[in-house]
Amino acid sequence: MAKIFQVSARAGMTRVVEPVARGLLKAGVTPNTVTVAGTVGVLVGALGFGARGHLVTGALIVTVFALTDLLDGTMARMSGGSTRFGAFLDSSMDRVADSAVFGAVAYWLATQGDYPSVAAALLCLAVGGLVSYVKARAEGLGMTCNVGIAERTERLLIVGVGGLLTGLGVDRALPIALWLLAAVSVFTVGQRMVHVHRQARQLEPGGQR
Ligand SMILES: CCCCCCCC/C=C\CCCCCCCC(=O)OC[C@H](COP(=O)(O)OP(=O)(O)OC[C@H]1O[C@@H](n2ccc(N)nc2=O)[C@H](O)[C@@H]1O)OC(=O)CCCCCCC/C=C\CCCCCCCC
Ligand SMILES: O=P([O-])([O-])O[C@@H]1[C@@H](O)[C@H](O)[C@@H](O)[C@H](O)[C@@H]1O
Ligand SMILES: [Mg+2]
Ligand SMILES: [Mg+2]
Repeated sequence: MAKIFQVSARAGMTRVVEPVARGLLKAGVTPNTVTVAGTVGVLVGALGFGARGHLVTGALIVTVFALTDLLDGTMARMSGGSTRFGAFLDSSMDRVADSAVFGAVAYWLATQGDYPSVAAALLCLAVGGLVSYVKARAEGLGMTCNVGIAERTERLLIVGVGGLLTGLGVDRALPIALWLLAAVSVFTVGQRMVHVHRQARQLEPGGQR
């Protein structure tokens, strides 16, 4: 379900992203520059606006710059220049951006005295990082881990919708979104563990351990 959403959303975005990618390449901009600039933009939106309680502006800025995560890979593929360092930089910068988003949300909730929701935001930060780590570790060991109901796009959408609604006056939307996200993130870690366990058993000499 999450995969179907991502694949169709990506296909829809392609029409917008490809002409922008072509223009940037023509202007001599590299995919790595876009990766870093997109992360700086997310930091500004999250820390400069979201953390200070400007949730709607923060969410909009974060959305625009988070979407450059589609642009960098598209540029790399178009120019035939996908690189190992680019892939490493892309994933590493995603962790920086995610930390800024959830750190900003936790900070703002702390300024409001809503400590249970601060705990939820910190849980999302920690478990979201674990979701990505499990995949990166599995891939580093030569396996695949392309599964789970709450991959990065879904995680950002859930916190984004919660932040946007709370910014528009629906007070409990962000806390509810955070607890929901913490739950689906834990579930995703479980899905990935099971998936990797199955593959690892097949790969061990003699199989089935
Ligand atoms: C405003 C509040 C939100 C409410 C409404 C939300 C509206 C949002 C509008 C549209 C959302 C549409 C969703 C988009 C779906 C995209 C689906 C998808 O496929 O996503 C995957 C992408 C890309 O991931 P990845 O980086 O893995 O792929 P790449 O194509 O880049 O390929 C990687 C390979 O490319 C090579 N490479 C890469 C870089 C490089 N420099 N060199 C290279 O060689 C290399 O081979 C790599 O391996 O993921 C995304 O696009 C992320 C999507 C983020 C979705 C944003 C939605 C955000 C919503 C809200 C966030 C707000 C939070 C604010 C919180 C409150 C305030 C603090
Ligand atoms: O693992 P996850 O966070 O759900 O999803 C994401 C991967 O699908 C993506 O390829 C990578 O660039 C991101 O950094 C992130 O790891
Ligand atoms: Mg990317
Ligand atoms: Mg990425």
